[in-house]
Amino acid sequence: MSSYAGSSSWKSFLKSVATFRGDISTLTAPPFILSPVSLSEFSQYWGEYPELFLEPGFINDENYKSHSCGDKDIESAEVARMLAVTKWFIFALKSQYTSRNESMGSEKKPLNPFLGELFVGKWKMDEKPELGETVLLSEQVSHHPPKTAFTVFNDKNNVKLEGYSQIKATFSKTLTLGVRQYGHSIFSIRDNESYLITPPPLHVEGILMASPFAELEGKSFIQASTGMLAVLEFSGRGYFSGKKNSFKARIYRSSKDYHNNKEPMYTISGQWSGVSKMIKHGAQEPSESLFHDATKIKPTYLHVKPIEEQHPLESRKAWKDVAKAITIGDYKLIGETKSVLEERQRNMRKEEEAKGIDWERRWFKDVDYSKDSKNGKMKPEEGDKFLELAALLQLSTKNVPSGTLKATKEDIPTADAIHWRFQRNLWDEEKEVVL
Ligand SMILES: CCC(=O)OC[C@H](C)CC[C@H]1O[C@H]2C[C@H]3[C@@H]4CC=C5C[C@@H](O)CC[C@]5(C)[C@H]4CC[C@]3(C)[C@H]2[C@@H]1C
Repeated sequence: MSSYAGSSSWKSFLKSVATFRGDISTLTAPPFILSPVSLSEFSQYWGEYPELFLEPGFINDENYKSHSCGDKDIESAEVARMLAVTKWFIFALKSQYTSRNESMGSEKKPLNPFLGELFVGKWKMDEKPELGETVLLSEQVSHHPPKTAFTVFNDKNNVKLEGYSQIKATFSKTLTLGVRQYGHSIFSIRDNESYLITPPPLHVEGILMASPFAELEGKSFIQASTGMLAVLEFSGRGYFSGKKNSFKARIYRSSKDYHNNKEPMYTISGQWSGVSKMIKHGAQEPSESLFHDATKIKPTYLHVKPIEEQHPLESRKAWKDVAKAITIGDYKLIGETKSVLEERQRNMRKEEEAKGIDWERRWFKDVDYSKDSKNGKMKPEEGDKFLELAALLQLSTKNVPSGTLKATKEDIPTADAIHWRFQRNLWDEEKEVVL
């Protein structure tokens, strides 16, 4: 129970939440629950374990037995890479959903990125030059509703992650915030193996006690171009094991095996924020081995250049005054500094409207995957990875909650199918923003 729980500002905030329906970014929360960090920075969580991010790219037919996650009879390099991608994903979950608790004591309300907001940086890994530099680019490609496009790439080893993220959130009667994620990402190793990743639903508990924390629920899929599929199921306290941050991951030889309820190759279970064990099925006697231990590897934090060297669109420069006001908890100053930024944004949108133009996205484009649309947007290229992997998984390609399978309740036939895609040439031609 946080000491703020009894404060009048928190009580009036809770009252405003109780009757609230709509875009949570418009809710004004008291200073102590506000984060000085923008949501555009959350893309960095995908890359905080660079060695795990790069490991799948180093696994080949010669060395895969030393990347077996404890399965001494592991059958192939493809299987070893599937396990390595799953392991990296689980570590990324820890960064994504527990970082604020670790750094600020509880989940906080992030700053709502403005259209065109950029957040860039790199993981340098100087002590291991063979890893090379891993780059993060994040761009707020939509403000209403908020959508963040991102890419994490390592040119030296030709490994990259490209995706985008959006949420829809609603408060329950018990003031738990239910969050559905939209969007997906694609992890690629060179140009011959890729993985479609869908983020899980979550909810934020503890708002009543003014000490909020995120808990995952539902499912995430990792569909490999090799055909293998990882299905991760999440639960909080009291479901699988009574422990928080619990999960069960089943690795199937194919999505057909999953859809037909066949036995998986492996079952991994434990806590995504702690330790998990792996059981191999099908052998004479199922063998159990340690799969991951999040306490054993520390995150590597992104290198972000000093604010004075940043471009005006870069998040920490643009939000500097607001972040300072939040840090000192000056409610009036927060309001004043926020409205300066919001006023500037409103004027820019008005000017664009007057000229009949749209804000030009910098490094990402919205690609329209629906068959018969005539809206002039880019269409997917021949051999588009998303279509190939979504077909393997039988995933809906529409703008529906992440992980919605085709022809299920949430696969709304009339929904759009527009997804944000990184355009590497636009980054290569970038003249102003540097890492
Ligand atoms: C708006 C009501 C309010 O202020 O409630 C106060 C509480 C702090 C709870 C609301 C905020 O909790 C934050 C947790 C955020 C998610 C954390 C991690 C991720 C993963 C990342 O890959 C994509 C973004 C996502 C889903 C964050 C989305 C925004 C969340 C839910 C914040 C809530 C506003």
